Amino acid sequence: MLTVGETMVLVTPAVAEPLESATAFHLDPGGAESNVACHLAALGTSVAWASAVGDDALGRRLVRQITDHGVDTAWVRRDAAAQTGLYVKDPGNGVRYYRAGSAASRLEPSFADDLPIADVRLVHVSGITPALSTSCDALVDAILDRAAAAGVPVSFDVNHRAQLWPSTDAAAGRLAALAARADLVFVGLDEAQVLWGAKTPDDVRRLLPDVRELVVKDGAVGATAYLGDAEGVHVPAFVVDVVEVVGAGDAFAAGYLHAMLRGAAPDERLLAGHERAVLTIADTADVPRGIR
Ligand SMILES: O=C(O)C(=O)C[C@H](O)[C@H](O)CO
Repeated sequence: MLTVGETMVLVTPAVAEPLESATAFHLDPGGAESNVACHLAALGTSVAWASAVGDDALGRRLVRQITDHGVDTAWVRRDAAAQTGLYVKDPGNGVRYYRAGSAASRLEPSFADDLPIADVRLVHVSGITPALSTSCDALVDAILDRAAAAGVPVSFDVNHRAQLWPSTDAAAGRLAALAARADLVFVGLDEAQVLWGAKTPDDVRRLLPDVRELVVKDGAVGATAYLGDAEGVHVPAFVVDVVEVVGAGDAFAAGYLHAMLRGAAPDERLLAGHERAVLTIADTADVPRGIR
């Protein structure tokens, strides 16, 4: 498998307490697509993550950390003219990005030419990349074009990050267009509501009728998978104590994709997604440190 997208250095208070008063911090990699890759590698699926980082200590650190998770980082570009992006978690108060002009945001469509798209079973991208810059927006199209030409399926996680878009309307149109081009789409019911006014998983199915495989996640309620013309299959989420949920969607996607690539039935795919997501919910890091 191949995942493509920006990863930043993630600063997290060592215990889940407000940033303003925290005294100890972790520096971990944080990026939706590399999060998916780290979980996939932990599960035993062979996976590469492609992106760009600054030719700086933080960039080298995060690439090493992702490599240590078992992910192939051979397609990560070092950009000497830009910095590695940064993002900070403030438990209870959301996240803050320091990523404008980052190395990854300077990736161009030609980057797709260098990627081993024709050699993998699945390419995974997300709706964060088109929001980073016009060149990254074009890069997503180039990846989809190359995958289509090679007959390689694409999985797309909508991952609506409102802070990165000029308006909800701009995000809604672009993310729907990209979802329509993918073979497998992950979307949260909350984001589908904000973007497209969907109120139920079936509403989302009606909005994206041509997507071959659609997975609608509804947080602590559960997730529903629609395959082809079949009715939706729903599997409830596990009841767990929540420490911090950022990264849970990526963990879910990895569990689901790992099961799908092994030919598991839809309910088993969803169960595998939930099993993976709970690992992240119980931890402040995007990808729990030391998971294997
Ligand atoms: O929000 C982003 O752009 C990130 O990639 C940071 C986090 O890792 C991501 O949101 C988790 O899904």
